[in-house]
Amino acid sequence: MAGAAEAINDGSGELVPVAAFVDEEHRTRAGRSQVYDREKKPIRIGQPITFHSRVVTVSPLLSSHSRQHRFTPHLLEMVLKSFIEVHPDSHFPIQNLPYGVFKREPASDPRPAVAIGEYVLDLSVLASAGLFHGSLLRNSDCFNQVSFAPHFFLISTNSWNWGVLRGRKLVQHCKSYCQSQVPYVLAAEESILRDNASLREKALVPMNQVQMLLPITIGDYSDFFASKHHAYNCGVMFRGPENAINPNWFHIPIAYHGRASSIVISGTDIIRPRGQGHPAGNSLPYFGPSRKLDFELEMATVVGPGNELGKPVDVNEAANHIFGLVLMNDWSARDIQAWEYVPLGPFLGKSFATTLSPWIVTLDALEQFALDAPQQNPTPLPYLAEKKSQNYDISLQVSIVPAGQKDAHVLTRSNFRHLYWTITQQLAHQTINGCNLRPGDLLGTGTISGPEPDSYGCLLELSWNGQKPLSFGGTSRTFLEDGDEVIFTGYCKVKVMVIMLALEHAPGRFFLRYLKNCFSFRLSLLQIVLDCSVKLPPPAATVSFLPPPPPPQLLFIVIRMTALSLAPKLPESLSPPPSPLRNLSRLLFTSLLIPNPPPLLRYRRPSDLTWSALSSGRSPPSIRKPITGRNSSNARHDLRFSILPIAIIYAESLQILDRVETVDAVRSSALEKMKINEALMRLLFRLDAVPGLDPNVRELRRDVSRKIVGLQEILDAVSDSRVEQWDGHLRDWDDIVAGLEQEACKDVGGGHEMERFCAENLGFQCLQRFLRDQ
Ligand SMILES: O=C(O)/C=C/C(=O)CC(=O)CC(=O)O
Ligand SMILES: [Ca+2]
Ligand SMILES: [Mg+2]
Repeated sequence: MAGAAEAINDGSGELVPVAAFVDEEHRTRAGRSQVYDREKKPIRIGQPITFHSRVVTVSPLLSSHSRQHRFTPHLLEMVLKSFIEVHPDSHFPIQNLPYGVFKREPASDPRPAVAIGEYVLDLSVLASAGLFHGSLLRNSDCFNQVSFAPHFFLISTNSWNWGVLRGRKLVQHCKSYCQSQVPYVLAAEESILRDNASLREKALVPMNQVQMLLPITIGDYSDFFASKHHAYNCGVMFRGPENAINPNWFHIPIAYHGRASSIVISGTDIIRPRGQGHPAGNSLPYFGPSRKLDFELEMATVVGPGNELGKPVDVNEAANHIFGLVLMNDWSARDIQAWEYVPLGPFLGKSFATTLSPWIVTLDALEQFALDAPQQNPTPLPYLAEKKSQNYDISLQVSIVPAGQKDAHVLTRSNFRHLYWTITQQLAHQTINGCNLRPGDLLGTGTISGPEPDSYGCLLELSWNGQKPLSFGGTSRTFLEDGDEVIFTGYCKVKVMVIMLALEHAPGRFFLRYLKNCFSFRLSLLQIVLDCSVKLPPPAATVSFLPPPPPPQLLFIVIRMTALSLAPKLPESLSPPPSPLRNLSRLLFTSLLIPNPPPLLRYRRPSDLTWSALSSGRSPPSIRKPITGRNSSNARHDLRFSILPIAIIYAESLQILDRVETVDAVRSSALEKMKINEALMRLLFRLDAVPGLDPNVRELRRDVSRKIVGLQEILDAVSDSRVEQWDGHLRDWDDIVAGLEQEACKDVGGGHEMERFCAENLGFQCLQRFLRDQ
């Protein structure tokens, strides 16, 4: 500390050199109560030291007179050393002792722990050895619990006067026993664990020999949407730059309720979800494994003490309800999400999995990396207006090890500081309606994207919804592929320089003065790593009986028909009308559900099949009757190459005119009518191309073709009615369709039975409903 001698004396008083810390940006930081002499020996508060032949007492005034500097106890810990060898690049130096839950063996009980270097420190062993003091922890079995929820959060209700010690004070109290005593037992100077070989062996377990588990029991999980850059980018993609961010976004921390049951710990394989995606053109929706599997770079708040139902948390008190932060990947299937999310928000596109990092980093540990949150404009409503609005300087990055490769490639670098809505605003907003949060609840931040294209937090943005593939390591990606491994890393790094500060002793006052850098060293802090991988889903059991490969549309039919087959039996008098279309589906269903398809089932006229036959659960005789002279392999061939394509075409035709909106659009737009007409024509062409060697297949093809032609006529009828006038007034649509009913039914192809039924019972509108119901 040679620099100490070069203390600057500005002439206004005596200077006393002590130690403090600054980071790379030269913001001065110092310990609240700990100071050091020239030989780097700690000086206790109140201890007299000699400087320039004068005796000066280091007093607590040191902190109160230096408000322009940031004082946190954790900075002091930077100079703490542990007797455990910790590599300089370790994620877990003694300054960052995050909380996790581990298992020694697959069959052993989970235990709460802190991480130190390459070890986990079993807190239950320290507790059994009597190393935790104080009424709260000494007699508690909280370190034998399987998650931190009871340990840090619920202990209050069991053994502590919740009314006296509330909120953050309680958590701090609990943590102070760990935060102060755990570093203490791990400190180089402390012998209690260092010199007790058998205790050490029991308490310290090599990290590579343990299995990490979810550290908390998560009751509820919500996920916010708090990065402006992410909201803007999604908005531009979905709505264009003019309407990118909805006006409410600037007033409300937007969120959706997530699914807690599928939250998994880092390292758990993710199964690619199946689901529906947007239909292409006029076809059925896509159904199958997601083609747009994505990650979302997020962090999440772990709730500490909850709040009572009906009692919102004040935004300025919200930090008292936060225990710490974890990294979070809100896996997202963009195709499923895009098709389902209007109007109620994300559902199956996100609920299949969410991954957390194993270690909870406390807010206290992060405090030294706090910085001002972005300016909010417009000013939030009073319940969201914070006295001090802060984020944390946490560097975040996502790497990917592409399937079949070994090396990780960084895809994006972002930072927690980019959040527009702070985690305290998120928590206050979530409770403003009186909703209660419970210990261990999880509040995701939403994807944390930065302003630059290489700081976007998900592939949706990075590849601009698949339009700009990312190239790396000789491969490229728009979305994730099976076998890809995704690694999230979060870290706060500070280049610490110990500088000399002086206590300037002016009459009656002390001041801190910056003197000179004496030496610097690098210290990495709070590195937290999350890694997850995705893999192929196992084949779904429900479709194993289908002839390979099952076309997705067919799967859709099977699922619908399964539901139909489970419908309760209805008395004949209440039963739905006989439906040729439904019977057709039933025929296909019956054929396909049989593991070894029988000889091709005979198909007569749809009207041969009655609802009573269907609802009885037995196949009607006409579809049980095998076609004579054909063997089963021919039948399978027909099934795959003839009946299935016809069924798919038929199913697609049902989608074309099945919505009231479509009918309205046809009525008001000639272009819309043309588009639908073209779609129907395309189906007819496809139908024509289906081989019809078997007379039954030909008959089936003819029936479907009649139905499509019938749809064309309905289309004409719908659009013609737009201009038809009667007595100088536009005729009522209901009258028009009722009038058209009788005519159209004759040509729909349903045969005499359907014609009669429609005429007697339903009226022409039934066709819309009828098609919709199929
Ligand atoms: O802007 C929209 O309409 C929708 C955006 C999203 O749904 C983005 C998203 O996935 C939400 C999230 O970050 O979880
Ligand atoms: Ca999300
Ligand atoms: Mg999720």
